[in-house]
Amino acid sequence: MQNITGMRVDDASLAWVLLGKGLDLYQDSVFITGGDGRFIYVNDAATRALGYGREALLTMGPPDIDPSVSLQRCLEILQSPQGHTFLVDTVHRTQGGDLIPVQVHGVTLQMDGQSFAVAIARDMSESKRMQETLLQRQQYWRTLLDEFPFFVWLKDEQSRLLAANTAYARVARVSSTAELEGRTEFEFFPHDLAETYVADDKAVMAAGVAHYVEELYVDEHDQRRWMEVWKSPLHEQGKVVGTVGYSRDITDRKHTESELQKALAFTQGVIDAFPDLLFETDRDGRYLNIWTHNPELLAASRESLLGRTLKEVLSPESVEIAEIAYVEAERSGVSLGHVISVMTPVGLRQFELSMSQMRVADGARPHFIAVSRDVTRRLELQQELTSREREYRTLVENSPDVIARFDLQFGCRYANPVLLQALGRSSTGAVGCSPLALWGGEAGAALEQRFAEVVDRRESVEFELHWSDALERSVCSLVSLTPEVGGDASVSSILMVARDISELKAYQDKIHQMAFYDPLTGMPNRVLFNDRLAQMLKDAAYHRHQAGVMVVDLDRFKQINDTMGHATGDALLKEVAVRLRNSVRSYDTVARLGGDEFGILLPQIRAGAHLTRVAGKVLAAFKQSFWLEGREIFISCSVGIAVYPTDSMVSEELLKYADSAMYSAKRSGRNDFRFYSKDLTVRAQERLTLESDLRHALERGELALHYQPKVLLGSGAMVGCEALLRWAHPRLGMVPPDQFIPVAEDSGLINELGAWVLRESCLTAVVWNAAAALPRKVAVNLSVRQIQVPGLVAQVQGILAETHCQPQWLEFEITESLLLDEDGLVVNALQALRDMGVTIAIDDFGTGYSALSYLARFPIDTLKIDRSFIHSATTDHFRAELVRAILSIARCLNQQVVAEGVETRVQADFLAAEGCQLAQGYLFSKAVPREQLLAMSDACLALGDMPSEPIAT
Ligand SMILES: Nc1nc2c(ncn2[C@@H]2O[C@H](COP(=O)(O)O[C@H]3[C@@H](O)[C@H](n4cnc5c(=O)[nH]c(N)nc54)O[C@@H]3COP(=O)(O)O)[C@@H](O)[C@H]2O)c(=O)[nH]1
Repeated sequence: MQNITGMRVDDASLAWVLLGKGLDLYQDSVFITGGDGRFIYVNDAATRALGYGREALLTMGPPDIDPSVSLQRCLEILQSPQGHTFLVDTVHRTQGGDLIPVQVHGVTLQMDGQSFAVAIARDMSESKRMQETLLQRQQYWRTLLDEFPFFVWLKDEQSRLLAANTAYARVARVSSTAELEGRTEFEFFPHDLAETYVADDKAVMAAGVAHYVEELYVDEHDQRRWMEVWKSPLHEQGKVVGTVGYSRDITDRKHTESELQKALAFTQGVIDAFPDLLFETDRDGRYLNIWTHNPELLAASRESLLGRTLKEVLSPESVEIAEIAYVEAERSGVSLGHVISVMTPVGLRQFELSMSQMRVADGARPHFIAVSRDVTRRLELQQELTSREREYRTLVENSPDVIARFDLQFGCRYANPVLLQALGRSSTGAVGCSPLALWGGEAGAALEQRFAEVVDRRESVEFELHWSDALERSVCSLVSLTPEVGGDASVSSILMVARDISELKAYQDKIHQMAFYDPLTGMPNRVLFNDRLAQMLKDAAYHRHQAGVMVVDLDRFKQINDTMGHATGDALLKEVAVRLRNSVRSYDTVARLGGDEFGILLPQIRAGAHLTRVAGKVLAAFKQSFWLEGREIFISCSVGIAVYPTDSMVSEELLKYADSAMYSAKRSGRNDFRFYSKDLTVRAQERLTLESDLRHALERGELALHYQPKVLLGSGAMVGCEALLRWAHPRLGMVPPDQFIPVAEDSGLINELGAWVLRESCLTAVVWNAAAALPRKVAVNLSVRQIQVPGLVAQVQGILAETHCQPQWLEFEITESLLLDEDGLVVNALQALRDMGVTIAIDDFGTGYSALSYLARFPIDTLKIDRSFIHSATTDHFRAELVRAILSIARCLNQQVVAEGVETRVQADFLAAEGCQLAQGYLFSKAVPREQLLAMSDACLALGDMPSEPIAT
């Protein structure tokens, strides 16, 4: 038998005994299994562990104690070659049926053809228990860490993750914590954040102490959030081998902190900006805290107030009011609106007290926050406002104007007494009523429409309102509606102010009528005519129409006016206006431009020629006589026409052209119409030039007086002469007086010229009479315009005196029409001249509308029979009879007669035969210069030398 004990003993049995004893001391169970699969040896530890006696165990084999081993498997192991070792973790079943975890370490032996297996089974119960406990602990920790809301991790020196919890895995977006191991945070987080983390790790490891930081991280929703991080160095055997850290999300906290910070800053800001006094007191009124930026409003310094009570500081009245505030604040949490008086360093001030109760802590006595607002000024203003309000109310209620206020539903909120009275309402009777209800009808509807406009546009409006008051009187009011804007900038009401302008309106209408209408005829006047003319031209330009302008002037109206009086003249003008109006269409304008001049505007004419028909109608309107004051009057008119745009497109020009055309019609014999032609303008220009030249003619010495002798028909002796003006124009040559005297009359130059003529004539008369036996008269023509100017008599007196001319050497020739003056101006002037000794002759007698009665009334010395009578008296029986009649009248009135324009011997004979003493005409002499007159003054202009045929002029 092979020595299996390895001992140096000769006796194998002894060896086994020794070995057995030795193995009995062994703590682990030892089993030696024989080739048949049964134990041939077990030690004490095996019997203890399994609870079997040794004998019982030696009848058993491994399958009996190890449920995982079959006999076959056991035999297979036994058949293994010598030295085959095995290690197996299994369980052994004890006699009591318990299973004991064991680790079996064995070896096979082959000796003497026999197989053996030696197995040492170590009871692993304790080890297992410890391991399980450890595992369990580990599990606890794991669970704890995983459930931990913080991020927890371990990192090595290179900041590689050794371990981390689930929370960490979640933000790192890995499915298990195992995936984190060995990886760096660069793999899970943005680079900038990972860099910060690693830098922190290094700092912690270098410092060797724990570290707290606040860092950003990115959560699973990709949101950057704040975390607070604690990091500590990880030690192993006294060496720093990494870091351990945990962190938690503090975003919400940080947000809350920030909000809190903001809230605190806001609160501080509010307190800083708070203009009022802010107090914290207890229920006894003890000042616990005071905030203010206006310490001068405190009853005393802040420091001295703190700790004292209201009672110690304020007046008893104010304390009493404060006490009421405390009670209210206690009852309802807040008290508002009480006013207390406090004596401050800046005087007695009024404060509005607002108080709220503040719970400081459970069970503790409440504190109170009091806000004291200085309302001294406001109360003063309120008082001022109240008194102003009273003043305004007095004004409004006593205002002569209507003042009312309406709400946005147009209901009346207030109406002053004027309106109430006008509407016949009581103050309560108007409130709530709409304009329609108050004013009624069209006025009410118009007002409501305007109200709506005011509210919509938020703009004031002003308009005239016609309505009837409670007494049914027509009222015109100038209404002003103003939107009143409330605190929220929206329209809150409508203010109505209305002034009764009925009288003003009537006055305005009258003024308008006066300004634009002729008071006599009621027709538009020149102003309105011009306005309508301008409007007509605008319309015509827009519609590309032609339009006509007519000027109608009555022929010889002045004579009618003068002979029949102004009242008749006025009546005639009125009647003329009616006829003119009836001659044109309703939309044509007929206006009185002044005196006897009318204007007609004819819009929308198809052709200028159509105006011919209109002008014809106008002329035809005068065909029928006018019956005025029982007298039949015949009058015609002259019409001038200008056409837009043919003649001009300018209103002033058109009127001027129509006027020129009218004058052209007059010049052509009157009772006719003329269209404007460029020719007329040329003539008008010439006339203007003539007027301008005439102004300088006197000073340039271009004017001269010629004298035409008047002779005694019997002897041919020269007894007088007529001064006739001559103008030697430097360019035009001799301009006849017929052309320039009317210009001088129109321009007023006649007065200047007349004075010159008179002076010259007087000088001639003085020289002419110097050696004369009988007085020789120089006759001077006096135009209407000269007599109409006041001061003529004085002027004549002055010139007579100045030239030493005797009045009896001077005669004035006037035309018949002058005698028609009814004002007495002319007759007075003539009488004054006559009284002076100057004689008066009627020129061109027989051509005018002579009213013979005037001959007796006026101071007339001489009648000059117009040359037209003389010219045909010898051939026309009727004319001859007229001459005889004039001579007869003159004899009756003791007046001299001068025959004008005697050109033939036959005429002179006829006149002489009929008893005419004096004559003037080319038969005797043309008008000659003064020197010539003086030279021939003593000669008798012999009748025998006179030609029997008319002399060419
Ligand atoms: N207010 C003033 N009027 C004046 C003055 N000087 C002239 N006149 C008026 O101008 C009118 C034209 O005058 P005149 O061209 O000088 O013609 C006069 C005579 O030359 C002309 N005449 C005289 N005899 C004859 C004649 O036989 N045949 C004929 N064909 N003509 C003749 O008659 C004019 C004088 O007329 P009257 O004045 O009616 O006596 C003329 O009306 C003047 O009044 C002035 O200084 N102031």
